[in-house]
Parts: sequence; structure tokens; C-alpha cells
Amino acid sequence: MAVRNAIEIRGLTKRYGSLTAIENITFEVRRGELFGLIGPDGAGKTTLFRLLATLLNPDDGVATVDGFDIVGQYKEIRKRVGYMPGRFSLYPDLSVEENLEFFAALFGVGVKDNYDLIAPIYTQIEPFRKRRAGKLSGGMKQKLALCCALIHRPSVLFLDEPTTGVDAVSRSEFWDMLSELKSKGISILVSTPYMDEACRCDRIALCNNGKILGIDTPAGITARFDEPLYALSGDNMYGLLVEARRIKGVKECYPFGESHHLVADSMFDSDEFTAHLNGQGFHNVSIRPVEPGIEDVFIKLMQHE
Ligand SMILES: Nc1ncnc2c1ncn2[C@@H]1O[C@H](COP(=O)(O)OP(=O)(O)OP(=O)(O)O)[C@@H](O)[C@H]1O
Repeated sequence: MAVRNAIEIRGLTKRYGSLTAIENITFEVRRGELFGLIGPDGAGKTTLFRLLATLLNPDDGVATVDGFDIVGQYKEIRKRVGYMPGRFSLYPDLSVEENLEFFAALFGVGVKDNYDLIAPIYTQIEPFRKRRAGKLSGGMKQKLALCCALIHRPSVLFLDEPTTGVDAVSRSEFWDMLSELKSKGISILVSTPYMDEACRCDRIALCNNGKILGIDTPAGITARFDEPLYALSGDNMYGLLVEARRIKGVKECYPFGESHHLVADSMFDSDEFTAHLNGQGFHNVSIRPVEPGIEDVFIKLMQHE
């Protein structure tokens, strides 16, 4: 019988001494799904990947990848997964093509065996095939690392912060490549600290401090934000933040890119709010309703943790 879920995790816990890096995590990644782990540094994303890639053993709980247990059946899992770790995973002194050949040999396949899978990605770096991997740009390294992780045609792909430190255009191209791989039936678990990338996933888990704060589709996550939200800006942004937090009807106010986001309650009146700030000597105050994004939900969930 075909295994329905690519990954199943039940009550998984991992400690490093007295520090609990992963605490009682439960979720599943469906077959063919592009699933995102979204969270800041230290959330436990890398630890989770290392557990699922069978490089660490859990202290508690169970997990399967492609139907195989991460502890008892680790050899089966290693044949079936592709893992692109966060840090540079290539051999910097080997050329592009030597890296690819090395990873293919590691899995007992030839580069030609699964070339169709990597071709759309590899053709972009092929002109540089003689160049040492250490001399490639960030975006090209990322493409080569992805080819190396795919060379044995894994059924499940683990990508730990693949777009960190990569320019915006390469980041967007990378997500296009992931959509393409997904359409070929590969299940993908990918982590990112960038909230704007979350919307490229089928479902996401918001993680912080080793715990999962919420799991849903990106639209389902943003729908959880059910309070009036405004963008606030003006001269003296810091003073504005401090003063806004004191005003009646303001539940929260936090810096958000170029403006502040303000969460209001039912008592909030934006005209009164602006008049108050003008009376306090603030200039060019602008307040306008905005749609919540995933980051707003994240901030809200973290505050209630
Ligand atoms: N080998 C280790 N020994 C002790 N503590 C560790 C070890 N590896 C990770 N940690 C700690 O466990 C927590 C989770 O780290 P982890 O690397 O899994 O998080 P992350 O979300 O991947 O963040 P980052 O992007 O910074 O790696 C952090 O507090 C980290 O300092």
C-alpha cells in the first residue's frame, strides 16, 4: 500500500543538555506537498531537519519519512531523501561537475541516470562546470547544492534555509524551481526565516523556541488575524511608537518595515488618534487600514506564547 504521508512526526523532542531544541512537535507533510517551516534563528528548524535526515536521534517521540522510522530504519531513509543543509554543503575545491559526480557516486548512481530531473537547474550553471564551487556566486552555489541533493532522485527533499544570503531575484527563481520539483511528485520540507517566502508553500508551520505555534495554508494563517490592523507612519517614528502604545484603543503597536503596525480594539477611533498625536507635536502622521500578513500573525502568536 502506498504511504500517504511523506513525513509523519508525533511528539518529537530533542534536547541538548538542559536546552530543549524541539519540544513535543506533531505534524505531517503530505505526499507531493511543499511544506514550509517558518521561524527565526534558534527556532529548532535545523535540529528538526537533522532528526528527519537521521543524523540525530530524538529523546522522545517518533517520526517516519516515506513510511520509514527515523531511528530503526535510517538506512532506508538515507537512500530516499535529499538534504541541502543550511551551511555550504559543497566541496569548495572541487569543480561544479566534480561536485555533482561526487554526490552521484555517493548514492551509487551516474550523473546521467537522473539528469532529466536536474536538467532545468543544471543547465543554468553548466557554463561554469569547470569552475571551483568555492568561486561561485551565492545563487549559483545554491543551484549546484540543489542539483547535488537531487542527483539520486529522492522522494523527499529537505532544504534548510536555502535562500538565506541569496539575492532577491535568485530567491524568487529558487522558489520557481521548487514548484517545478513539486510538480514532479517530490515532497519538500523547506525552512526559511523570510516571511514573504511562506506564501509560496502549500502549508506552513510557524515555529519558535522549539515549538509550533500554528500550522495551516498561508491564507489560513493570515485569516487567523481577526482584529483591525493599521499602518502608522510619520516623523519621529520611535516617539510615535512609544506614544501610540499609550493611547486608548491601541492593543499593540510594533515596528513593521518602513511603518509601524497598530492593532486596534473596538474603542479605537483613527481621527481621535491622529488629533491626539498632532496635539502632542507629532508631524505628518498617517494612519491607514492594512491587510494582515503572515508576520503579523507570527507576532501575535509569539506574544500569546
Ligand atoms: N549541537 C548543539 N549543542 C547545543 N545546543 C544546540 C546545538 N545545536 C543547536 N543548539 C541550540 O538549539 C536551539 C535550536 O537550534 P537550531 O539550529 O535547531 O535552530 P534553527 O531554527 O535552525 O536556527 P539557526 O538558523 O540559527 O540554525 C538553539 O537554541 C541552538 O543554540
